[in-house]
Amino acid sequence: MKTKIKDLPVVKNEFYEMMIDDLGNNGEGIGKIDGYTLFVDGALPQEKVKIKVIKVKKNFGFGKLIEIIEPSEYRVEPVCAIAKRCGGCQLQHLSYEGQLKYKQKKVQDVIGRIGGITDLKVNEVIGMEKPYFYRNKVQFPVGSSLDEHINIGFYAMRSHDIVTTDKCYIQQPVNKDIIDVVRDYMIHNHIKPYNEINHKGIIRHVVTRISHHSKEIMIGIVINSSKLPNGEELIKRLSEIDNVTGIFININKEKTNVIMGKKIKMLWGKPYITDYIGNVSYNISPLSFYQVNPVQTEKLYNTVLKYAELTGNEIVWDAYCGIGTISLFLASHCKKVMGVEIVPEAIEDARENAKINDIGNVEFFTGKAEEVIAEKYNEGIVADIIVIDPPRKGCDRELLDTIIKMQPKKVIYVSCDPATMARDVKILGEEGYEVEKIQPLDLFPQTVHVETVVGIQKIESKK
Ligand SMILES: C[S@@+](CC[C@H](N)C(=O)[O-])C[C@H]1O[C@@H](n2cnc3c(N)ncnc32)[C@H](O)[C@@H]1O
Repeated sequence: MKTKIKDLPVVKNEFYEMMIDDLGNNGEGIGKIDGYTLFVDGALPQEKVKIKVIKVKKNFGFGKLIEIIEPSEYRVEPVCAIAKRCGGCQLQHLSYEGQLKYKQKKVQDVIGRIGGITDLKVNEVIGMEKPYFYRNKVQFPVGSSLDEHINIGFYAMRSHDIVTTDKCYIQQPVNKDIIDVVRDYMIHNHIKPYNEINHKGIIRHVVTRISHHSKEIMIGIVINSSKLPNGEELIKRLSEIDNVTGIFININKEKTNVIMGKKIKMLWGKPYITDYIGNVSYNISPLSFYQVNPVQTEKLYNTVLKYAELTGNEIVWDAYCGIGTISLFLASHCKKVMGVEIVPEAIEDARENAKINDIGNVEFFTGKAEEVIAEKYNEGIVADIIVIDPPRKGCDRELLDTIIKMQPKKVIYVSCDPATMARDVKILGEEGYEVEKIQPLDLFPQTVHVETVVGIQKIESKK
């Protein structure tokens, strides 16, 4: 049954002037007209704007930005010509100083609202000196426009329309050469892009990963087929691009939004790239997680190291360890690190990475962190410190329950979603742990995302 909306202070298709007070989770401006909340894409806090109301719901509505009457002191002209259309960056119209303030406030708000912690000031966000061209990994969707032109680029904001660009300001310039080669190859060989509506066509995504230090490039072509037609031509041309060291296909025949399937076939070159963080060298294979901003990752891991306050005697769990990056970064400062990760290929990388760095005091387990750490606890294995770095959905409750039983003296929570981190921190807070310090870091400049390291310690009286 349709709800009848009456007595709202705004009317659809009418124009209004309003003040913007805040930024939402997707970087949209938020303000109120007579207590009624409106979301306005492109507007910034402290701006007076003219809007057209385009959608009304019972408790909130949406406005289209028509005019900025009084701009924010943090408003800047986006460096990228397609910043407004492309969904890759949401905050290019906000100065970098403004972005860092927004991210600090975002973490402070959720830690209070969801985490229930109102008496601790979140540290200032650690930002980048040069907040552009930082990404080491990109996954370009491939599609076609109505005139059958092949589009390889980024999804537009809140849609699956592909926006193409000659220059993206947050990723590596060489990606343009790679995309041009793939597009040429497709045209020349009459290869159709994948169509997600009728599930026809072959090429779904072009994926690249580039090492910050060695500059090695690995290219992946995600296909809705078992074979790449006339693949030799593509391999030849891609392998001629400077620093390309590996090319693979990833077979993904599922009707899904998940980009990569489980099957990788190397077509040419090495099955991994090598990068460094601090003094540790890492081999990274195509299906393994690796942080996308190498410059900031080193600061992130140094923050984890600082918050762990290791003396050399500790046993450490690194839960959700990926290719063992944090485990190996901490290993020389403690007695032993155990890492656990769900992706088997990442654990193979982690074990290989321990070998190439000659690090002997680490042990890696494949499986779900919540299951493996609980099993080991039942066998009598306890840690002094647990580092948790879960995906966006946060920690499984079973893992938190094991931590509470195990009683490590510190938990270091690394998070890419402050809301789920705050939810999990609240659970630990109710069971004898307290948050000591919260350090956000900007791993994703120009976007709304923020990484956070939280230092949590066992309350002495509960020892
Ligand atoms: C945010 S990444 C962190 C990886 C690593 N700590 C790093 O800094 O590179 C989260 C990792 O958790 C893994 N993962 C997801 N669910 C998991 C689970 N239930 N148990 C163990 N690992 C999981 C993912 O495959 C991914 O490698």
